[in-house]
Amino acid sequence: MVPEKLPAWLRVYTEKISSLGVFGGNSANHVLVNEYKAGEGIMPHEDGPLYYPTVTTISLGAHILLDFYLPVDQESLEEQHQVNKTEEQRHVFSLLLEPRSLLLLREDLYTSYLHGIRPVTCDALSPRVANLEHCHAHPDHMLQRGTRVSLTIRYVPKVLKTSLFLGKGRKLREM
Ligand SMILES: O=C(O)CCC(=O)C(=O)O
Ligand SMILES: [Fe+2]
Repeated sequence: MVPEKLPAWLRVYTEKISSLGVFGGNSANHVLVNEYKAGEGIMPHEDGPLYYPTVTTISLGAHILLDFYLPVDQESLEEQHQVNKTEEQRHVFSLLLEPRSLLLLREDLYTSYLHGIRPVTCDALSPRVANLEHCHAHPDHMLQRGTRVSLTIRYVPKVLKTSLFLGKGRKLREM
């Protein structure tokens, strides 16, 4: 990763989150801005070793359900007779990410589960939403999705010491 100064408006948030000590005393140096329109999602995945052990996400605009899944290989080790489970069968629980909320993804959530967002326009809440008691939504609610912007804020320990320029006037950019 090539380091570049974060814009001032983002530094407000990266510094605030870093001051909580969630990056082990380091300051966040990587921000991914994603926009999801209603009906858009992201496939179940793990964030991998680059950002280990902590990923933080600010949700803005609209809510979303972040779904957690058992990875296929772990499941097949535990239950060798059921190697062909569907994604739905591997779904373990979800978290309701409300607008203006901060998610800290670490420990088991980082290492033992995949996370993803279903590409739907409406979320039915259920007891599988593990943080409902801390949210404003009622368990029986159907929540219509709107446009959500997420700021995924992380600390990447390994960055290049110098900036890299690609051709005339074109700079490889990481926020
Ligand atoms: O937008 C989100 O809340 C999740 C994004 C995500 O999982 C990722 O970029 O790795
Ligand atoms: Fe992710």
